[in-house]
Amino acid sequence: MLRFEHVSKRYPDGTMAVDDLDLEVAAGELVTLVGPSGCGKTTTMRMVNRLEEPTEGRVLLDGRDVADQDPVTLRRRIGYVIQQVGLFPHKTVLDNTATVLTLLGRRRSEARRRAAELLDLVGLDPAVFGGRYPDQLSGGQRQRVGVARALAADPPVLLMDEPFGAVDPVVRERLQSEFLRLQAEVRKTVLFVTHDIEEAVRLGDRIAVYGQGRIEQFDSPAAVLGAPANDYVASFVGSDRGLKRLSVTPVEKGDLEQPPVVHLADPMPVAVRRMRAEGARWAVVLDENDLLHGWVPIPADDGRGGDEGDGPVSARARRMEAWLPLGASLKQAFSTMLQYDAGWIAVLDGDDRFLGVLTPASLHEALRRSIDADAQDIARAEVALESVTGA
Ligand SMILES: Nc1ncnc2c1ncn2[C@@H]1O[C@H](COP(=O)(O)OP(=O)(O)OP(=O)(O)O)[C@@H](O)[C@H]1O
Repeated sequence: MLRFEHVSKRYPDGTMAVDDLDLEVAAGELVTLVGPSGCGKTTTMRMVNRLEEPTEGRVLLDGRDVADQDPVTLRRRIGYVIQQVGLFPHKTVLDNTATVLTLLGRRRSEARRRAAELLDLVGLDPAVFGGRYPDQLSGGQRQRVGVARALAADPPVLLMDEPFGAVDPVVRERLQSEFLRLQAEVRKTVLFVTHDIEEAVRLGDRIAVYGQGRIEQFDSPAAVLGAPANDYVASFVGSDRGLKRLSVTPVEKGDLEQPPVVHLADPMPVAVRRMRAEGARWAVVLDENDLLHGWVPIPADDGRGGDEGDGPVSARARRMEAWLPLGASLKQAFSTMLQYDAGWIAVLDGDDRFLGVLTPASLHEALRRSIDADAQDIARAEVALESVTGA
């Protein structure tokens, strides 16, 4: 889709901004370019829409050298979002968003209708924000308008240069989540520049880690964090990369623990026998449709054989709201556990069927397994862990 072939850029003053770059971005892929200030990220991006010309090599879009294409036509196929957003101050939000469409020759009424849809898509109610002017928006809202405007012409390619750089960390995280949701829907081919490794890891299907004008590693977020190609990448991703890794490692079936499972209608003595047989102190409780209801603790042993009652499990079951879909990240698992102050959380499949549970111990094990799997280049389920506790 987008390909850099031995691309170099030397500015007239002799600065070598990009040095022999080879990079390929597949259709629908989001590649983040990350690296310290001045390493050539922006220059790389600006060679795609011909705001800069390479001094060597070629940039190909759908197999065609962009140098052979008329810059204006080319830029209509490429959305461009920058940190300063660059909205027209004297135009309303709706008109700002519709600008490209009217330039493309759409009728004004149609352009405005589409602009309203786009604002909705980026989470801005057009009825509330459409009539405002840019200086009547927060920084995060302006950024969203910038994204809506870049999507207006429905370009196959989006270039995003630190689009969330100017907002505070909380807003930034929200914009990132919204952008991921949006990207899952629109599936653009995206080059995304950031100097924040966390952002790169969170958003990128693949990450290009830049050194001075060159790519030091181009790989999946998990691989960059788990197996940095060299000391430079290792120090750039930081010593807490185990933590960062939490956000890119999905929960897999093999990570789950299997506590005893009982149903609401089961008699308590049956449930207690099952828990004792498995040496468990609690069991997961499912309802008549096999959906998660909650859990039931083993009754305290009063020394006279225990008081488990004769009633059904439903009389003693407690609700449990903390659950996650399979494939959610370990970070989400951890944060759900903290949010509910829960010692375990349930993991459900796409039809809300119960698959197993994660505990702090199994979460830790999943993380270690994923690091070892990358180091040994094998699947996570194949990793044999030496237990730290010896248990
Ligand atoms: N027009 C120019 N003339 C000369 N040198 C330039 C020009 N534009 C950029 N440079 C230099 O090229 C190098 C790469 O700049 P570039 O803007 O691509 O880096 P960057 O990685 O995007 O940095 P930042 O994160 O700070 O935006 C830097 O040393 C910069 O000073």
